[in-house]
Amino acid sequence: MLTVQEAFQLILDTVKPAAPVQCSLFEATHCVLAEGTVSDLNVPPFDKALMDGFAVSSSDLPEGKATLNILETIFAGSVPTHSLQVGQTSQIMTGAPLPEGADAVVQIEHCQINEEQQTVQIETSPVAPGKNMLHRASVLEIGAPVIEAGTLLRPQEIGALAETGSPRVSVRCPPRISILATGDELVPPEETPRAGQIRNSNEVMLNSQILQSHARPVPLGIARDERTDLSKKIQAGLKNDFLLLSGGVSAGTLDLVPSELEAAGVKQVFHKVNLKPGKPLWFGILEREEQSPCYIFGLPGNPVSSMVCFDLFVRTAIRQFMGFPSPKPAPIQARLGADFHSRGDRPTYHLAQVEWESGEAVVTPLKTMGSADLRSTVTANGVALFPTGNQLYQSGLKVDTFLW
Ligand SMILES: Nc1nc2c(c(=O)[nH]1)N[C@H]1C(S)=C(S)[C@@H](COP(=O)(O)OP(=O)(O)OC[C@H]3O[C@@H](n4cnc5c(N)ncnc54)[C@H](O)[C@@H]3O)O[C@H]1N2
Ligand code: MOO
Repeated sequence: MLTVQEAFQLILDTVKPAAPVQCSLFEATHCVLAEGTVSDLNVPPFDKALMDGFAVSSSDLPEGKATLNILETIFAGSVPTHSLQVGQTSQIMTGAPLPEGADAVVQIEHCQINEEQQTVQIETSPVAPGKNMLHRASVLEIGAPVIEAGTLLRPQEIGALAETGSPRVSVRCPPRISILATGDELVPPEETPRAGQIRNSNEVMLNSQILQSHARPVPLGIARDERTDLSKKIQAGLKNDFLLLSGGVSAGTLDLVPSELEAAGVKQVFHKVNLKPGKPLWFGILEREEQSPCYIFGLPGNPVSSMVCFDLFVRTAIRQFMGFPSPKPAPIQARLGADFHSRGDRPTYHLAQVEWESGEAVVTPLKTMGSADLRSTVTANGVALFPTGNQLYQSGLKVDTFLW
């Protein structure tokens, strides 16, 4: 059976990063930048006032006190028309360019204006050069890199791109992902299950995980364990960039997902990975003539298995598609907070709670009834990895932990 690392490698070898598209900054949120940008101007473009008040030469106020002659008022968006000589000042608004000869701004709160004489009396603490102002190009010089390729665009990157002259950007957008739950036992969450039935929790949970990964879910409801219904819904699901199926991938007589996917032309890349939970995971690719390929995951139906497999493998595929430089999940080393006995017949990703103590991650594996126990995930904020075997791990030991 494949190891988890081999499965990661097959996913990275199979999923091609999406073709970059040009879009406006209004459309680029949660896309990944495909080409790095540089600034087309200095930031700030001029020596800039950071307070409303008076632009002064600090040498005119050795003790923070002086009466100065007012030359003009400079508003944000205008330019000064006079440079300051000894004993002179100009009133200035936040965001306006400082006049030549000024090297500081005194806040209006420390100034008394005499309108008749066009003077201002300043009484403040000693004024150091640079007070309440930002020097031209002190944040960024023209031509300097702003955002690197491979960066996820969040509100702050979007703002920085606008400021530095990149109103349109080249990006890779998140995939559209079909979700298809399978199983005769499933009823929608708003129904009360009858004998033998359970609620379809995986569909909404996958929808939520997709949104959390910044991708776009397309829920398709429930397919019954019957070839006609399943193949019709698989066809609909294969129209998007990814298709996630839940359930029907192990060894039961009604586990029809792998054979129906292959009947639809999907090529299997792997089936079964040596991990717990999630062993029956299925992954394949559909090459399409006039479109980029569709990537298909058959996730195990047990809710915890589905959740863990999404987090490890589907998220990696999404990140590869979007052009992240490091798509695989990176574990942290966390200290085991208490002794823990692991009994896995496979490498086990055990639900865990991670807390921070003086900057150090401390991990506590949680009590769980296994991969059907969805309730136990509610207090988890990650999984801790334990190798195959029946072994006691002592408190204090460092273990690989994946944060959610
Ligand atoms: N003989 C074998 N049996 C099983 C094996 C095996 O290797 N040999 N693997 C086991 C493992 S491990 C897992 S995990 C499960 C996965 O099974 P399937 O992916 O085929 O899923 P189902 O059998 O359809 O369902 C399993 C379980 O999950 C519940 N389920 C299914 N869909 C949903 C949903 N949308 N929402 C909530 N719960 C769902 C379903 O009712 C079952 O209880 O197979 C083992 N068996
Ligand atoms: O591996 Mo299954 O995913 O144990 O429940």
